[in-house]
Amino acid sequence: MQKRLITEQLARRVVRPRARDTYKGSFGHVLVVGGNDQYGGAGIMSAGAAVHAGAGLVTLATRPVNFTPLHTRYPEVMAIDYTDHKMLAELITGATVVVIGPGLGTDQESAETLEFTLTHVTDQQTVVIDGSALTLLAAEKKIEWPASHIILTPHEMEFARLSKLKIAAQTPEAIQSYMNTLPTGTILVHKSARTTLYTPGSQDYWQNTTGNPGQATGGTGDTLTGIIAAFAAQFGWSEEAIAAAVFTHSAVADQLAETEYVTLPTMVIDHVSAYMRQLSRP
Ligand SMILES: NC(=O)C1=CN([C@@H]2O[C@H](COP(=O)(O)OP(=O)(O)OC[C@H]3O[C@@H](n4cnc5c(N)ncnc54)[C@H](O)[C@@H]3O)[C@@H](O)[C@H]2O)[C@@H](O)CC1
Ligand SMILES: Nc1ncnc2c1ncn2[C@@H]1O[C@H](COP(=O)(O)OP(=O)(O)O)[C@@H](O)[C@H]1O
Ligand SMILES: [Mg+2]
Repeated sequence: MQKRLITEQLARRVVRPRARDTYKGSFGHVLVVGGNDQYGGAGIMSAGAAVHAGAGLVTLATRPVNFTPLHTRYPEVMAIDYTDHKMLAELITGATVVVIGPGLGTDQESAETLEFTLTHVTDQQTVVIDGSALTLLAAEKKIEWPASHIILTPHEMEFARLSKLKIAAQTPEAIQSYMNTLPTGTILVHKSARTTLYTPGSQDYWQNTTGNPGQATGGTGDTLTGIIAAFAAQFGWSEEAIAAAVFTHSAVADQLAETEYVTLPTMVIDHVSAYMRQLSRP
């Protein structure tokens, strides 16, 4: 396996200045499905990150208990109840990118929401599968993978559940062998202290060059899903766009780490737009 590095130069190729003749519809609609009663913050951080990283429209499908905190923190985000399947189906149809899993939980209602979402997305859409959704997919054999562009964002334990590879056995070669069993339109973001990206059938993998231990705090991965979704919604589904999102998320944290001991997910959300502005400058 050949290792390639995800650099600022790559991120600059993706994050270009916005064209003047545009409107919110030009930058995609991100739908985040997540946040149960226990993990509402995960859905809120994912949706908030998508707004701050430039998605044109963002909706959070969540439990109603999360509506008020969501709107207090991020009034730009629209909200629906994910148990209302009529509304959920409509929102899925209109979405450019669907994120499923941050804070979704793993009970019966979570599994039904996951199955409903994955059966309603089309092959034109991008689906980011994270957190609880990965744990459910690993456990519930009857849930089928959608025929969409798929981005999987497991941490090492979630990847172990999915691939049955113990953490110590997750070498680039072993991860690639697992990836070769997945459909072609899949990108794996294997998260750890040094996050790496894989695609089926590839001879090389990408390693991120940003990131620091200040990011080791709950919600950092939830936030990453929103940034990835916003990049896919604005810049299109490509390995380069997803790599740029992974780079940007941790580059913002690295800048914050110059003065902060922990780089909280909400701090990263607050600073991601300014960092993207820097990237887009000639
Ligand atoms: N504020 C919130 O609402 C939060 C909600 N969260 C949600 O909580 C649900 C459960 O996710 P968790 O990841 O906490 O729980 P999991 O049980 O899925 O994974 C955590 C376990 O994995 C192990 N592990 C091994 N290597 C790891 C690595 N590199 N990174 C992370 N863990 C590793 C940990 O020791 C721990 O035992 C998800 O839906 C997630 O989105 C979490 O993101 C925490 C914050
Ligand atoms: N020591 C570290 N160095 C760099 N990045 C880290 C470190 N610890 C965690 N991260 C990053 O934080 C994120 C953690 O994701 P995850 O475990 O899914 O968080 P959560 O589910 O709590 O939001 C990943 O992007 C991972 O790369
Ligand atoms: Mg996570």
